[in-house]
Amino acid sequence: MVEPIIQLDHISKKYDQQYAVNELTLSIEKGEIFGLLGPNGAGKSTSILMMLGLSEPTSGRVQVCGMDSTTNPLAVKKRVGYLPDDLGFYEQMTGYENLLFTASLNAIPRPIAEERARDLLTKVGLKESGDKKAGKYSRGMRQRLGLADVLMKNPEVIILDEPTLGIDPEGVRELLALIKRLNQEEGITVLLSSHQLHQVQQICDRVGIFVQGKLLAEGNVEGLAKQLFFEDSFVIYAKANPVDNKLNEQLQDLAGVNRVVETDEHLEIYAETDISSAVARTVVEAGSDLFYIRKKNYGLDEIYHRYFEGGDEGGKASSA
Ligand SMILES: Nc1ncnc2c1ncn2[C@@H]1O[C@H](COP(=O)(O)OP(=O)(O)OP(=O)(O)O)[C@@H](O)[C@H]1O
Repeated sequence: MVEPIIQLDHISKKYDQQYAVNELTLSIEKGEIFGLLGPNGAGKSTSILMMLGLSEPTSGRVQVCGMDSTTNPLAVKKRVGYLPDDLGFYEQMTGYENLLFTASLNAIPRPIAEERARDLLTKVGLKESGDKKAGKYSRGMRQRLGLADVLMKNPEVIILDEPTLGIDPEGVRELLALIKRLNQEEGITVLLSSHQLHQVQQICDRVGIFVQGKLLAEGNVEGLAKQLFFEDSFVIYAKANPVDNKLNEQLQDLAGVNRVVETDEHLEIYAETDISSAVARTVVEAGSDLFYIRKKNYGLDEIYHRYFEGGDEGGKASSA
């Protein structure tokens, strides 16, 4: 089995009488991109601070790169790059100079630092702007400089708190592609927190849904959809003509079908398994024309909606 690179074992953080994080257990494996997903105040930042050893858990154990973050924060800091949501730079210094400054704080010898800084500026798409003052960078450029900054010390893990906040759609696309590339080419493990569903879905291997200090579910998008929509895991849209009661009944009788709904547009077949080929066969054998057949894919939006915003049955979050 692959060793987890981040291991949270029943960690809690209590402020006054309130739990910001409540019994969080989570393993993230080397090379994964994991998305911590949840609304404001869910406890994402608090969890991140505990992983970094910047905040002490009230109870539980945090290990990163095999080291205890609470008792050994400096060793963890050497191996983990952290990009907070409001990273500050020296505005009067250029992007390149800012990177060199970070290198000096990390005791990286000057010639190595110079080469790495230029190389990273190219990697994050700031080659042309590296000698511009950081104060003149756009929000998107600052985030890319932030990424270069956390990469200066060659970390094994990077933790990004809301990395795409305040960036325009094109900037978001570029930043996410960059994160994915770093993950694939350099094997860096990435943990990112976000409440931007589409973005998380685009690049994360797995996501954890976090609300009121608790991790309610984790898995890949497909797995989460299965957990949540188990009785209607598969929805098949089929446009057929003609559709009569007999065809409706035949479809309803297929094994695994829960119900068939006829809309103005098409037939919607709700099922426990993927029965698209059986649906196609049934339509054709009934003598009807089949114009299209397609499967609905649940997205994080729908998953999120079920958890946080009521959804069916008042949502899982409120009943958890
Ligand atoms: N230093 C603190 N003292 C008291 N309460 C705190 C402190 N830090 C966080 N909290 C509380 O803990 C809860 C979780 O906050 P946290 O910042 O971890 O959430 P988050 O998921 O990162 O939210 P956001 O997306 O808004 O950053 C909130 O209710 C917050 O008010």
